[in-house]
Amino acid sequence: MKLSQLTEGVEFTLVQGSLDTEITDIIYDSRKAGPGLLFFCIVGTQRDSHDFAADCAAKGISALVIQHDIDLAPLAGVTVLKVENSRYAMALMSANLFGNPSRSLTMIGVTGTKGKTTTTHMIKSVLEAAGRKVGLIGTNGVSCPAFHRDTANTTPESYELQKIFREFLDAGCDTALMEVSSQGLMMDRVAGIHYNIGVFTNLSPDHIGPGEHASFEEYRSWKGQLFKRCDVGIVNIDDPNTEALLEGHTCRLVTYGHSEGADYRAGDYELLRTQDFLGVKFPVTGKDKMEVQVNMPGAFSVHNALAALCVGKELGLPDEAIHAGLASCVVKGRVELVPISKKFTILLDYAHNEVSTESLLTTLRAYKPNRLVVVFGCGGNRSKLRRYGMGEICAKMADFSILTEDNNRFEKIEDILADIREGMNRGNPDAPFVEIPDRLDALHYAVDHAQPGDIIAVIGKGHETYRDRMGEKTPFLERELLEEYAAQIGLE
Ligand SMILES: CC(=O)N[C@H]1[C@@H](OP(=O)(O)OP(=O)(O)OC[C@H]2O[C@@H](n3ccc(=O)[nH]c3=O)[C@H](O)[C@@H]2O)O[C@H](CO)[C@@H](O)[C@@H]1O[C@H](C)C(=O)N[C@@H](C)C(=O)N[C@H](CCC(=O)O)C(=O)O
Ligand SMILES: Nc1ncnc2c1ncn2[C@@H]1O[C@H](COP(=O)(O)OP(=O)(O)OP(=O)(O)O)[C@@H](O)[C@H]1O
Repeated sequence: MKLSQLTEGVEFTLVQGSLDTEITDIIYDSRKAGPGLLFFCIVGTQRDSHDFAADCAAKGISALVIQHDIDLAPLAGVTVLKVENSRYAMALMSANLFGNPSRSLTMIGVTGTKGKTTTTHMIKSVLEAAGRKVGLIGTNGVSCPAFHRDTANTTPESYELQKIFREFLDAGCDTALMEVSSQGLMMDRVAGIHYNIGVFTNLSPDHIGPGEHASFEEYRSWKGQLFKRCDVGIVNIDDPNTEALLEGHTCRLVTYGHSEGADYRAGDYELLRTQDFLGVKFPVTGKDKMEVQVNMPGAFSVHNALAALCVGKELGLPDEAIHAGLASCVVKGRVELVPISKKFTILLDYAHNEVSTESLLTTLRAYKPNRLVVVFGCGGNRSKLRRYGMGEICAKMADFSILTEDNNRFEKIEDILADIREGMNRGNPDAPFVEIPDRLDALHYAVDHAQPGDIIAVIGKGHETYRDRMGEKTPFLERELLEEYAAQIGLE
């Protein structure tokens, strides 16, 4: 494709070279440089890849996009364009490269601090029950009827995203359903995409720190950007931040929640528990009257299910599909039961911060277990606030805690555990707990010491398939490890 076609709709200055330059692909990592390619120089959080421009030229790159001036002397024969923001330009030019695939798909974006993954899976389940072909992008990877693969980011870089949309279309999908993170919005990964439907789950402090967001207000305002890029905004009316987040929105709003005035309003929910099953049932009033059953537990499942129900309604799907989708949705690592014993319930959940831990433990407590036991750790090289917060919540809310590793990355486990202990001390200095640094030993301990009627929540890793120690990721599939251990000890 000629550079002139790639730049359609993009504001730029031609610094040198020609727009007739033929481009075969776009890259944003200089290590992949070669002839025929267009490299985007990006000012990142760690590196400024304008520093690699000369290296790319030496490897025969055909064109470069820059956002600030650089030394042109080593760039003879390379076409150079200057834009105001490389990441923004990369999003638009990637869309052009792949033929603007999002314009041919029903686009649904879900944002919020918690519930994005679960809600997207519920929406997918509803849409598929209605016969729609859905491509899904989020923390659990990219999937569609033709393939599944992992992603580095919840919301991938714009180039990857546009490529995925093209793959979805080629695989016969009619809908792209995706988690839209605040970083995805802030870093222009989703620039140029217009959504038919945007969904807001909830908001609480998270992702605030170096390289992420400067403040809660900034975080909130980025999430709110989705509602300036969609036709219909489906929003949680119960969240105290909804009004501020929607400031300047341009979409039509549909509200859901427990509050009076919600377009789709949930009444009191009933907890459902059988062996290997935790769920909820609740009535819906407002724009419609329905009785809904969801095969995921607790208060937050009511909100997530309501959001999925609203999407189904907005797309005009039949009620049968909404019922069937919500009753059969399973999300890997999100309140995922591992049925290894008739005596107790053990489940995996991705809760890895204070808010989701509190929300999960509140939910599980409502099922009145004999004891509520939690197995958890916290990631290394990530916000320390999570350690204090999770420690505090578990000390206050669990009957017993088993402290262990999460992804240590480059930090010492003893240091992470010490921070968690400090948090536990703040929450309840008398809270009973043990420390078992090796997570596999911790899982075995939890099973060995389980009492009849216990609910054991193994949290933090959810769907992850590895543990990261010193940057080395080794396989760690909690579901399989628990099943293997149960078989090994002949658990009934
Ligand atoms: C802080 C952050 O968001 N960083 C993201 C960002 O990287 P960056 O800007 O820091 O990149 P950098 O290391 O400074 O490098 C700048 C540029 O130099 C290039 N480079 C670098 C080295 C080299 O030799 N040659 C070269 O060309 C890099 O390819 C890059 O284009 O752009 C990268 C490419 O898109 C992302 O993968 C990366 O996500 C990192 C891994 C990350 O952890 N991000 C988190 C904070 C995040 O985005 N999370 C959200 C959601 C979480 C949730 O709520 O679920 C997400 O959407 O994943
Ligand atoms: N609506 C909700 N409100 C609060 N907590 C929730 C909600 N939905 C799910 N959770 C809890 O938060 C955890 C994370 O949920 P989920 O993965 O769906 O959210 P997410 O927004 O994708 O999170 P993350 O950004 O951390 O990947 C769940 O395992 C559950 O414990």
